[in-house]
Amino acid sequence: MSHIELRNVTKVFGAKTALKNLDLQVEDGQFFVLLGETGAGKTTTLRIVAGLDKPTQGTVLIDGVDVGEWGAAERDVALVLQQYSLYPRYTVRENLEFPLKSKIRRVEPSEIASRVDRVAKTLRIQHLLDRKTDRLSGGEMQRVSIGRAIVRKPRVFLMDEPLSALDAKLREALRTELKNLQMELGATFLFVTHDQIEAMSMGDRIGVLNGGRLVQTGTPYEIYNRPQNTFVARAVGSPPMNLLDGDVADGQAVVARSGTGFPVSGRVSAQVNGNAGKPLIFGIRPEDIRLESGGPGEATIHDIEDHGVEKILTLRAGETTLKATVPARERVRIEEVVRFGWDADKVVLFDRASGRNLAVG
Ligand SMILES: Nc1ncnc2c1ncn2[C@@H]1O[C@H](COP(=O)(O)OP(=O)(O)OP(=O)(O)O)[C@@H](O)[C@H]1O
Repeated sequence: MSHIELRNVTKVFGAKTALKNLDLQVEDGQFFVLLGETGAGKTTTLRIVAGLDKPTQGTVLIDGVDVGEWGAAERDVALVLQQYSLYPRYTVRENLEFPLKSKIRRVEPSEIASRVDRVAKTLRIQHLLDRKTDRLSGGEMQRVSIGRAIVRKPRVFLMDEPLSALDAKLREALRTELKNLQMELGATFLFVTHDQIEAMSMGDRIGVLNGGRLVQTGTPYEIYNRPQNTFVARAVGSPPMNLLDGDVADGQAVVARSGTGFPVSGRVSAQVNGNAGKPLIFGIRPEDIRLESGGPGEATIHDIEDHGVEKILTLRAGETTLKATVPARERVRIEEVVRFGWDADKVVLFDRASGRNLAVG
């Protein structure tokens, strides 16, 4: 299929810089997810790749060719949006046929029929082919929208939060379907979302966008386990990584400061060479904290969320709050004082001034 590359792309709208020096590569057959909060620049990126907007500066290449002067139709990309863009008075079949009936494409009627049938089968909407699209459920409509994109066999699929209008169950089902579909087609997907679970579960690679800048690109594993800075550490994980103020003491060891009211004095065997005296942030994921008598931390249980398979505890010590995900079998109660510990190699250290991960440099 296709390869997408953005080189040093900046987009300015009046006084607002929506994208700043964006470098991005989506490999052939890759499911690339751009993750960012509202206003981060996700839609702007897609519109620039689709040819609906021009970058203020920078280059867009598809299969190594600069497509800056190409219109949207010439780029041969399909854009699937959160809102379904279907023709309501037409049947599902007519909606699927429509992109193939344009004069430019000149697809033979027999070819149209076979492509529509194949797509309907893939998306399991054969039984809906003769139904008007205004009589479909949200999930069915979104399947048809995706079908309209697939039927054209575009070079690239651009997806702008296509699942976010659906209810949680359907979203989960379509997540799996969409990922399977992409693998089956061997298609190149650039998918944008603000939903970290979508990003982690679907992406071969994730790009984390913050205020128009790409802060980190990596596999879901890298983004989760080796966040380059505190922004990325907070962007994935539910609850997100705990970030506590800490300091370097005794050369290699780090002591989380008790000055914030958290009586933690655990040593961390991470490399802190050259960082003695530097204010740090001590990052630990909720699932890496365990309750243990004699552990270095002490806190009061402020809240318990029972998720069936596990419990999420809110721990408080002084002014510091910490989340811990513990097995459901842990018997705990609110207001109880507990001791806890963690594996030293699970701790991520950040420079407090810049927010950068010290291990990443
Ligand atoms: N046509 C425009 N004119 C002016 N400002 C714009 C325009 N389009 C986008 N912006 C601004 O650029 C920034 C990025 O917008 P964009 O729509 O790309 O964000 P997003 O990450 O897709 O957000 P959301 O998740 O809310 O859709 C925002 O601050 C937005 O207000």
